[in-house]
Amino acid sequence: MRNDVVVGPRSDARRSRKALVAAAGWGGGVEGGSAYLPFWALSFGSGPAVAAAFKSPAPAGGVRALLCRGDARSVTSSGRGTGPSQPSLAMGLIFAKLWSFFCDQEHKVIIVGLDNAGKTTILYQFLMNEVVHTSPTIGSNVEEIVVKNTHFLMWDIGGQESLRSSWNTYYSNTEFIILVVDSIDRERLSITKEELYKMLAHEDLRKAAVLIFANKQDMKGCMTAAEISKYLTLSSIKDHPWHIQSCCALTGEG
Ligand SMILES: Nc1nc2c(ncn2[C@@H]2O[C@H](COP(=O)(O)OP(=O)(O)OP(=O)(O)O)[C@@H](O)[C@H]2O)c(=O)[nH]1
Ligand SMILES: [Mg+2]
Repeated sequence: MRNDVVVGPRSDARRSRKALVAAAGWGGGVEGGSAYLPFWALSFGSGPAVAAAFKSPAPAGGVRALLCRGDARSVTSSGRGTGPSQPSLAMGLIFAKLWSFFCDQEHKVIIVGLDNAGKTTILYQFLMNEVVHTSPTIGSNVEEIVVKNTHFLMWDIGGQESLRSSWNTYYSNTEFIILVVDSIDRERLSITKEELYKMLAHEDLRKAAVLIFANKQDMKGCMTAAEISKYLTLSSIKDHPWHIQSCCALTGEG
């Protein structure tokens, strides 16, 4: 276990680092499968852009995305002032526009769950393949992940009771909800359930897909993903794509 990064507490949301990471380092997977399968792209069928972004995760993806942005801008500026009568330049401009459009896509992800569930640990495991020392998140952490040309803005929101009433301030434009469950915390699963259904009923999240992480699978006596799924009555959720995945944030498994 590497413990050289310390995270939180943070008093406010801020973009602390522009991380370029490979999804291959930490993605959910098809259970029993050996290939890393990017969690939301495959689980939710959330559209070709997202699916394509995750299909062949590679470290170069994020870097390429940034290069791609730079290219788009330079093509655009070199065409400026030349007028549309030159077909090759006009085509260049159109191409640049399309290029930058696809490069600039950003998808908002919120990571929610009760305090101590492992949200911050998961976020940084995903970003850096590392286990970080955490303390309870006050407010939120936000990180950007770029995979190929697709940007994911990941909001890790503090889960303490006093903070839960403000979760809804993060909901607008959210496309993906990651709900992290502490699989050993049987006593509070009912609270998680309550929070889940409250979220799903929220207008701003009506189109959001949900990924549930049954975290802390390394703990003896933990609930399985199937148990959690049953308790949360996930099969009754018809109006949101959802997927449950068991994982262990400490090892990055799952
Ligand atoms: N055994 C075990 N411990 C974990 C795992 N994931 C996280 N933890 C530990 O659980 C504790 C809480 O983790 P955090 O990531 O800070 O939890 P959080 O959900 O962000 O909590 P809040 O910020 O208070 O909402 C830390 O001590 C982590 O090291 C896991 O998979 N297994
Ligand atoms: Mg946290």
